[in-house]
Amino acid sequence: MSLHYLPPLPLTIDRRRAEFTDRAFEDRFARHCLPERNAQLKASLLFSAGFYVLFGLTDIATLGPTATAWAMVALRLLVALAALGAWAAISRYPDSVAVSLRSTCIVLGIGVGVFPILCWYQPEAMAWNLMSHALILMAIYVIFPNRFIYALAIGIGASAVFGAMLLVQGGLRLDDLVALVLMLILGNALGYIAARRYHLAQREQFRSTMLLQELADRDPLTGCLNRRVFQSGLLDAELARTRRYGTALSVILCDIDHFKRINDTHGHAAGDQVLGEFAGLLRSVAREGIDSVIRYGGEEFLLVLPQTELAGAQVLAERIRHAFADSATSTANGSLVSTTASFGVAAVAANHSFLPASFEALIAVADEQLYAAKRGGRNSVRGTVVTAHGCPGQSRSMAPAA
Ligand SMILES: Nc1nc2c(ncn2[C@@H]2O[C@H](COP(=O)(O)OP(=O)(O)OP(=O)(O)O)[C@@H](O)[C@H]2O)c(=O)[nH]1
Repeated sequence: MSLHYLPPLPLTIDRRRAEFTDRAFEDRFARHCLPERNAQLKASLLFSAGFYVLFGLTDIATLGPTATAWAMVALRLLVALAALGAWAAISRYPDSVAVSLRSTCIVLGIGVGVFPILCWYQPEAMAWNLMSHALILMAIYVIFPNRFIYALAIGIGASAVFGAMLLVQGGLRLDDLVALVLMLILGNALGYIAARRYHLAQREQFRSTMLLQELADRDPLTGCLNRRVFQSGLLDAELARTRRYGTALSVILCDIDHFKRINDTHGHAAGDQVLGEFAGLLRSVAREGIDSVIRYGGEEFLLVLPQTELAGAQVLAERIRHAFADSATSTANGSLVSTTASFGVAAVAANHSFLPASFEALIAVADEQLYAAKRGGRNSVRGTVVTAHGCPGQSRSMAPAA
């Protein structure tokens, strides 16, 4: 067993891509930011749609009701419709990061594709077009929330298409051409700096928040969740899920036997080591992202096992009991410490007709089972299904190990 109790958070940021190096952690960050991101995006989309329609009116006003003017209006309406479509998609799937990102990229793609065509029809307005392109770059890099690398690709792509259009159109003097290239490079460079800084700052802030949360929620000695989890409402939410879907739920309350003796005989530091080893064992059997391991008291731990029936929880408790009884901790002072643990299991059956009123009530049942295991000689597992008639319901017990 390892003494590595606290799995480190994957906090490294790839500064070139301005994203967390770990894909799963980046996804977690993206999900965390999604509500705010979508609110910003929806505002940007509505603004863009309105803006494009308004400019369509100015096309008619300046060019008159010509075929060219109507063609330009049609193109602007296409962008506005794309923006409204994206707005509808985000409203319909507010929990999807993929929909949010794709919508951003599609609308920006259509917008920067249409823009050079509009400019093509107005060669005399080159200075205005260049200014509009600078504003579009600002929208791509800063206003529309996006992945940094996507914003970069769209920004550079938009400038390349715009520059190519002006070259094909011709009529540029050499000094115009130099100024144009410099402006396009400058626009993208400033956008790059601003967007990268923003993306990095957002992630650094998230990293600090996660680190603080980790420090607040985890017991530093064992790396398990601490009792703050009871205030977070997470466990009651688990119970509510069990109620809603009629699934099973089990908890195992475990306590190291005669732990005081270990402290008294081998010292407090050795006791700490045994605690760490036991916690490591519990965490190693827990299903990642499903089960929770909580340090409930001094040498008492709680395992929360969603979608697990009594039989499964008891088998797991037995497995832990055996593994712990068979292991020994080699302490810093050179001695080998070996001990056992007792387990109390309380379970809510699938399609249950009764649920305890609160998570604490479920733990109270497990506590009674643990007490029974201690009274019965320790190093054993006792369990019951929670029933309306209280505890013990269909009590089942396993004999203490010889
Ligand atoms: N080393 C260490 N000891 C702790 C820690 N927290 C609590 N303890 C000790 O754990 C011991 C618990 O003792 P008891 O409650 O009497 O339980 P026990 O000796 O395990 O006896 P049973 O549970 O009845 O088998 C106490 O001596 C506490 O001081 C800790 O973080 N580190």
